[in-house]
Amino acid sequence: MSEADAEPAEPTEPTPGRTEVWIEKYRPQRLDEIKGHEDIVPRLQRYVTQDDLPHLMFAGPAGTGKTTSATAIAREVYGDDWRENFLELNASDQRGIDVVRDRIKDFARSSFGGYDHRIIFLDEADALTSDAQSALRRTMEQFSNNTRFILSCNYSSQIIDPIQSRCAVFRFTELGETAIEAQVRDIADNEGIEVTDDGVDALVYAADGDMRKAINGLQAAAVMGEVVDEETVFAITSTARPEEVEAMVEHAIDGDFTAARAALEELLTDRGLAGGDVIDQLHRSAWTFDIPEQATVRLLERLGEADYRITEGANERLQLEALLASLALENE
Ligand SMILES: Nc1ncnc2c1ncn2[C@@H]1O[C@H](COP(=O)(O)OP(=O)(O)OP(=O)(O)O)[C@@H](O)[C@H]1O
Repeated sequence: MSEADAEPAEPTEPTPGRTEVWIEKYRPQRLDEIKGHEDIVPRLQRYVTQDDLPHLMFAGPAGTGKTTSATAIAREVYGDDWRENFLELNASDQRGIDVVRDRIKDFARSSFGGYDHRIIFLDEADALTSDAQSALRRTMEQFSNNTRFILSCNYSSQIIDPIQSRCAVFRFTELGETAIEAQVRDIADNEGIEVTDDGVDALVYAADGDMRKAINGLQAAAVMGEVVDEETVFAITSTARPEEVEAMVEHAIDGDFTAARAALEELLTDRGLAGGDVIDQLHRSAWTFDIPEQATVRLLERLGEADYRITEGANERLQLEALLASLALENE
């Protein structure tokens, strides 16, 4: 293999404008098109059919369908008029909560199409300070006769109780393998792309419950060649194969620090993973490694420490090497 061949593939983001971005092209338009969330979707459908929408809060990780569910509700309630009756705002708007509140007020005061309520979707509501949330709560009350709020956040615990108690809270979990596989296969069929079974598995693994990641991975991999297989997916998504991560840990546990360090080097340099990605993958796969339970427990303990230190700004490579070193030392 020439040196140029050994270069890791640059992750390619689909370019909006040139080709349609598949996460938008295939965003479900109706609630019944949403994959997974079998516990949530029927309850949302009931609100729509009974024409009785409360304020809602969608809490959960990125790319799991919170925004999609909100827009699907709006499409079902307002049909073709949905855009005029649905205001999407980002709570972390750099210009501050006052701008957000002014936009809410303007929208709530106007009316379109004679509907009883209009929907305000507030993304990243957990980015608001407690004071800003208190102000938001008052705004919600002020306009509750003609607006319904859908708040989206990663962690509902970051939202003050008076807002939570005014909302029906829905917890969106990471999407399961079946949901992601189904969507990936649907899109591939529709685009006429051949995806191997190991390619689908790799997309599911790399996505880690995030449908946006899976679809972007598929689109980026499809640009690379005729067939989307495991190799392309791992390269394009900067994801290590689970076996590679496991081998690194096994070297350390066997006391072969040099081999473990070389494996880490390969992940960081050749595969292009960030230190945080290595930690995430180790954490995700630790229980599937074929190593003694005691070793898994120690690994998890050290991962927690390394993760904390990296979050606090410590050097990623040093923390990962220290983690491997401490596992290797146990063997002495
Ligand atoms: N459950 C799902 N079924 C089908 N497609 C989905 C689902 N969840 C997400 N998607 C796809 O992923 C894209 C991103 O999802 P969405 O915008 O709803 O994520 P989100 O949960 O609001 O994330 P964030 O917290 O980052 O805003 C959608 O455009 C859609 O194509």
